[in-house]
Amino acid sequence: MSANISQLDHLNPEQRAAVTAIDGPVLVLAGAGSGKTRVITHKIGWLLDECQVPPERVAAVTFTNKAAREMKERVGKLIPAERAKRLVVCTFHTLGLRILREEYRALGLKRGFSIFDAEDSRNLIRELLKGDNRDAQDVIDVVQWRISGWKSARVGAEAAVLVAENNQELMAARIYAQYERHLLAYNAVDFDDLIVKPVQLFDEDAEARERWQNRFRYLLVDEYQDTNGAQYELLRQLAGVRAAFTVVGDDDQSIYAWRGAQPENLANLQRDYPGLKVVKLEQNFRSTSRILRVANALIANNPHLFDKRLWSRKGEGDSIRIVPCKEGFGEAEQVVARILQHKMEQGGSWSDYAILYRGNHQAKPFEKMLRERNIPYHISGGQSFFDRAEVKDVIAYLRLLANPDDDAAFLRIINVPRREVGATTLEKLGGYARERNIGLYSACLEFGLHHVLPARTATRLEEFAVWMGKLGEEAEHSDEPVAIARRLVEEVGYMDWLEETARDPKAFERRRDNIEELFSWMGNIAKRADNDIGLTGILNHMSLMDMLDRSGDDPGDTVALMTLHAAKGLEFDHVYLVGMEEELLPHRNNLEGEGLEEERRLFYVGITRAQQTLTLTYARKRRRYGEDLDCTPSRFLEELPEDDLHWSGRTPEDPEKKKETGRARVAGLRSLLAPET
Ligand SMILES: Nc1ncnc2c1ncn2[C@@H]1O[C@H](COP(=O)(O)OP(=O)(O)OP(=O)(O)O)[C@@H](O)[C@H]1O
Ligand SMILES: [Mg+2]
Repeated sequence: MSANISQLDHLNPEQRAAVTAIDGPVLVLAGAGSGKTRVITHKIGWLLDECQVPPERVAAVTFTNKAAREMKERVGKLIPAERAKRLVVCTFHTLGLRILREEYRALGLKRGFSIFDAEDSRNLIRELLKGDNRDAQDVIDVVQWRISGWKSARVGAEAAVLVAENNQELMAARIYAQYERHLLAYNAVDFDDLIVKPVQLFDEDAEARERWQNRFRYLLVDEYQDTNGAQYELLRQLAGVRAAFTVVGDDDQSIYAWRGAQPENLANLQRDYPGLKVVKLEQNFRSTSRILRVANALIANNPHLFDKRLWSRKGEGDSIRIVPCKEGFGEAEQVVARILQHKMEQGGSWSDYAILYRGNHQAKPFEKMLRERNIPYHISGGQSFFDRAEVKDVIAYLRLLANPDDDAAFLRIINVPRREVGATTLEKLGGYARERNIGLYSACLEFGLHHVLPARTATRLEEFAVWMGKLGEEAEHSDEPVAIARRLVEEVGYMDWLEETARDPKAFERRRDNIEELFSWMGNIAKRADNDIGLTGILNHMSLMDMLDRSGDDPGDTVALMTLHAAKGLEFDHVYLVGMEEELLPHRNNLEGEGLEEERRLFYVGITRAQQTLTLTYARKRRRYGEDLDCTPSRFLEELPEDDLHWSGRTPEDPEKKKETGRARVAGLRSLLAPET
């Protein structure tokens, strides 16, 4: 079969071994750019073509929805698109949601359950903490992080009380228990639940577990190093005794410890699956030798679970450029000027260039400069479209339509547009609902409310709820969710309200356009879905478009701006890694121990995105908190082999030249890691 032969033709022998091993568990453990993701796409092709596995029986888990889309496209080139469409290629969260959609009843959920995003969870935690008079931002942050950490480690609310190590954790554990009760009452789940609930179900219900084990004959996981405890458990449960799976990962690229990712899961695999076949890939197909040498030298400063050494046949390549800049805007100016010049000299496309940074707040000056020079660009992540107030309002209305128990949605929209429902009314309504153990929306429909609220207010709430109820019923039976959404916005007078409250006509127009865009998003999602997914399906889909890939579809020929986290798995000809300063990279919260190691891995991820050239920039001064603060170049720069670097504007006797000791150490390492080309 020529198709198969050509599939294997574009793989090296190690990749081929990983692709054709289908009888037992396989771990591909390899450095950046060594073709791990390619192993997954080609293996899918192999399973479908050579092994005759029906596409819907193959599940491939990727890290972002964007990666999932790309993978489907790539597989579509290897097998007929019609078959590729039936594959299950998605993130862990979407896979969890798929399971929940069929099994929600067993978990105490009702139809149309809502998915709380991070902000919804935060608001709920804030409310719960108010009772304790402890609703300061940082307390909320800690509690949210703690709860999420417990969930990903599969520690329930009751167990959390037992494992809590100090008063603060004990408080968080108490809030955790209330938080869970509230979610259940709202008929809602949070992001962590999308994984934890299926795991809980499979733990308790062997029949359900077997059903899902039979559903998927083969599982593949990309970026495996970033799975957390609960995700690993889900994989184990789904794989069952057949253990037909392939996971690929790189411990040096583990960058989500703060979200509960456990690179130990790599080692755990070996423990849990003694028959595990481990494949190592050492040839890098992405970058020049210099880029790899620099990456290898950097990461050698971290302790390693497994040793890897990357080499490439892409030639030496240019030196790594280091560009010191006077201050932040100067940095942006330099980077944009260099991109412009480089593109003029070399031709090529805007999409060959990427500007990467540690945090979203760093994007501003680059955006400004790119706009000034008329260079097309797009930003992944950051303040996303779906986080805009007007978009959130309309989505909250739709959520309430689909799930009348969603109190968070109710609270968001009850006064938008103004319905003169004040804090006192809401408190009384809340008290009434709590006593009867019903949601706020349902409480509005109860006659008893007339005894606790002034007649006018009670009637207004009742009318609102009756209207929502009718529309909700229509929505349930409608196959045109977008039309329902349009009607809702119209009948509620939302646009008029926007116009009244907007700062100026321009602001109003922008918001109106955003709502139009939301409608077209909804239309696209419905169109792209395999079957009629209805309003609930669309809402679910939207809530899973996470921070990393909410920017939407194909950005076209544009310069990419994104965080190092969002850049994982991607590649660009020319990478500009900016803000190489202490407190930015490494981040000021991560200057020691394991935190510092994670920052180093993040830098490693950044370096290894580059195919041909890599430019590192830093500013000597930066404006922060309204003041010009002095900055120190990142300590990581000292860990790079001096001979592979080219410092812009540096003369030999430059006082900034790095200390001899640091260089000697790095030179020693370099000779150890010399590429085998
Ligand atoms: N055998 C091969 N021959 C030629 N090119 C290859 C081969 N394998 C992979 N590539 C190419 O090398 C680049 C890196 O591959 P891929 O993205 O699969 O690496 P990866 O290991 O997943 O990287 P990362 O760790 O960054 O996710 C891609 O452009 C890919 O198409
Ligand atoms: Mg990859």
